[in-house]
Amino acid sequence: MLRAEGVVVSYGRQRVLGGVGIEVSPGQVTGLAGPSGCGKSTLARVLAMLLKPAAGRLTVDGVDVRRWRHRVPRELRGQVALIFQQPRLAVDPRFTLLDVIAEPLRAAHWSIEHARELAEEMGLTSELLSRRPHEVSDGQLQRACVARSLTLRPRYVICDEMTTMLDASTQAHLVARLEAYRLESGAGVLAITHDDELLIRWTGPSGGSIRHLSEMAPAA
Ligand SMILES: Nc1ncnc2c1ncn2[C@@H]1O[C@H](COP(=O)(O)OP(=O)(O)OP(=O)(O)O)[C@@H](O)[C@H]1O
Repeated sequence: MLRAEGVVVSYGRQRVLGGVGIEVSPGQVTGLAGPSGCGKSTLARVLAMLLKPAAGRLTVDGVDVRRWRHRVPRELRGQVALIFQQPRLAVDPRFTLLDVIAEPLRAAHWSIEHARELAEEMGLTSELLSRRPHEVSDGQLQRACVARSLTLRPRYVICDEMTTMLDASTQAHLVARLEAYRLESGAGVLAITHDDELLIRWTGPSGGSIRHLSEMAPAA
């Protein structure tokens, strides 16, 4: 279980999260909805251990992240993958698509062969893999980002508006790929989107629930 409790985050004087909690169960798709600006992406960054909350507790399969004050170990961070809304902001523009996908493998000293397999599953040809981000479409780049997020076989995958601004067929393909990964690995998925229909379709088959951030503890 990926569990956050009593999470408080402020940006300067603006309190964005005022003591909220959420649970993502292995093998299930949990949905997270809420109006623009209510703090969904902020909560996603806390869950992915990229942002330290002012207060609150985060546990990954029972391991309390507060054990590490300054730097969360790479192995633990690798348990939770975060796929961002805007792939162009999430990648190094100097990298080829193969480098983008292989980056976590190289950092972990794993063979990069797995990157090519994941790319193939995402429908990325070897010709596309040699291109840089400015030479591919948003959909092709997001496919590479989804492949990258799965390289280290995370226990949890957080999709933050992953398919916003992509066409319906790319959206369907990305969701189907993540569903295949969930079913094969037993990973838990947190789906964040404004698209209520997509949330219902995505969470339904796994029996997962949909949480509304605006209905959780109000920000002070
Ligand atoms: N790094 C930051 N510095 C200052 N304010 C920020 C920062 N990141 C987010 N905010 C503010 O915090 C609030 C919550 O932002 P967040 O992106 O978490 O909301 P959201 O629910 O994901 O929004 P959306 O649905 O539009 O993506 C917003 O008012 C935003 O302007």
